[in-house]
Amino acid sequence: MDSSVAIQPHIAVCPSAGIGHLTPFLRLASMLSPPPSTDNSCNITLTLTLIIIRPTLSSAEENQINTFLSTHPHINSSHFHILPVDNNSSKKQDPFVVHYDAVFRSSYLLANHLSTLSPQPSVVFSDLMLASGITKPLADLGIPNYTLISTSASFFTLMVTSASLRTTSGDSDSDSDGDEIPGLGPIPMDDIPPFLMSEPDNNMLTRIIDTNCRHLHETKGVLLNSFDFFEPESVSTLQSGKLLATLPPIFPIGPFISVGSLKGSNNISWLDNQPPKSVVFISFGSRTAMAKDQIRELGKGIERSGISFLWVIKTTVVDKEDKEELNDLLGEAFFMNTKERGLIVKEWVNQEVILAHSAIGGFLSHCGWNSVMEAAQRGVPLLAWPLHGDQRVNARVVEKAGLGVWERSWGWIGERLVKSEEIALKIQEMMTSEKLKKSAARVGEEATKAWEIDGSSKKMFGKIIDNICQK
Ligand SMILES: O=c1ccn([C@@H]2O[C@H](COP(=O)(O)OP(=O)(O)O[C@H]3O[C@H](CO)[C@@H](O)[C@H](O)[C@H]3O)[C@@H](O)[C@H]2O)c(=O)[nH]1
Repeated sequence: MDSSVAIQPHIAVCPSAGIGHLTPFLRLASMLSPPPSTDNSCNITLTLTLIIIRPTLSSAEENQINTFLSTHPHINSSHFHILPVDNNSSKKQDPFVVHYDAVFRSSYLLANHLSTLSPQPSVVFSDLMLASGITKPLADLGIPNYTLISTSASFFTLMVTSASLRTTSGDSDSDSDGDEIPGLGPIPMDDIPPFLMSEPDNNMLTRIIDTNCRHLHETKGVLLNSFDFFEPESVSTLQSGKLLATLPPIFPIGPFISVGSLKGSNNISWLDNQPPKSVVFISFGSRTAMAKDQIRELGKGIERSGISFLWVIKTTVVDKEDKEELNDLLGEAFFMNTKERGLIVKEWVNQEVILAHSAIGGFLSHCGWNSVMEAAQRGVPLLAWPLHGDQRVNARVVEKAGLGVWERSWGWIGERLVKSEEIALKIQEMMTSEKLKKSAARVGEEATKAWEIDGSSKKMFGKIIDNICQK
């Protein structure tokens, strides 16, 4: 056989549940197998199959998958049906966590599903939630598997060290201001989501994270949606092996490149008529629900700030349940007083397109990691108001990198009612601080550089492509 004839790699990309985990996988799929008209860094034809987890939980996921497949007709799809959710826990728990649990429990079936694809995949990129079920069976089949982490390098650091952290936090010499964690520095206990300090037997999410992290040494590498400039200490500590000698190679390849044409109302025509950098964009991700009294207080805060705004309101955790009328929620006076300078939407918007618009001058965000990376990519200053999970750790990253400001005294969303006066002041600070504008713009420039020739993420991505093409 002519050894110069390259075999055609078949890549399988396996997300887990929820938009926060689906989004980076759609981007990765598009980066690995761009539409035929664009540059393919592999220089050989790749086949790519997107594994679609069925059922999806939110309409947003369904819509994003359908739009993605229709705009990437060269990408195949294969449906993987997960085991039923645990009805005993579904009443007490966050519906997304219950869904993650079903994905996690089904993961041992996925390796078999992948092996029946024709041709059999030559490489797999999968979510952390699937690691325990697929890494070993795939290794036995000789199929390399890369694990994609959808959160920050910093929160990933915390996830892989949380087991030892739980042990030391009970020690008498443990520091109440926070234990020193390699790559993170001293981290106050308040910034660590409580579930991570719970025993795995008592907490579904901790159990899922713990079990999967224990299988990471079986993967070929860990992909991070981050870049060297943004999280220098966490990235270099993870790569050095000093944190955990058993970790596989770490590939920071962020910010992930946009897939372009995803679904969403853009409200661009309204933005087009606003002066440059005059509008604050307010959105708390795909699943966040703020209590109604806090939504009203936020409304008053925006009104008081005098700043123009584009605000995406979600009143329920899962979008299918969102039936709230905005007039009932905010009152007619709010709409009367702000109609010249604000727009509120309830439907899904194309956030990336909005963040890229010249009228946007700041972003009030819960610090979901995709949102943070999208703001970093475009150098948009951010005001952090974390809700749960990784978001306080992400807010620390945002603050440290100079992308944004974070008012710690606000706590987690819902911890206390943050008053309109406080909100107005902080929005004004974000929108007017020249220092912040400069440092956020620098982050944007560095994000661009990371993907230029010889940029840190471009080089790392090149290594992955080389590995795929050599396989
Ligand atoms: O109307 C909307 C709402 C959201 N988005 C997009 O949806 C994604 C939302 O992701 P993210 O910002 O990460 O927020 P969550 O949906 O809350 O993400 C979950 O998953 C993330 C990745 O693991 C975690 O960092 C978060 O804490 C967790 O809540 C982003 O790409 C947004 O651009 C839109 O395009 N339009």
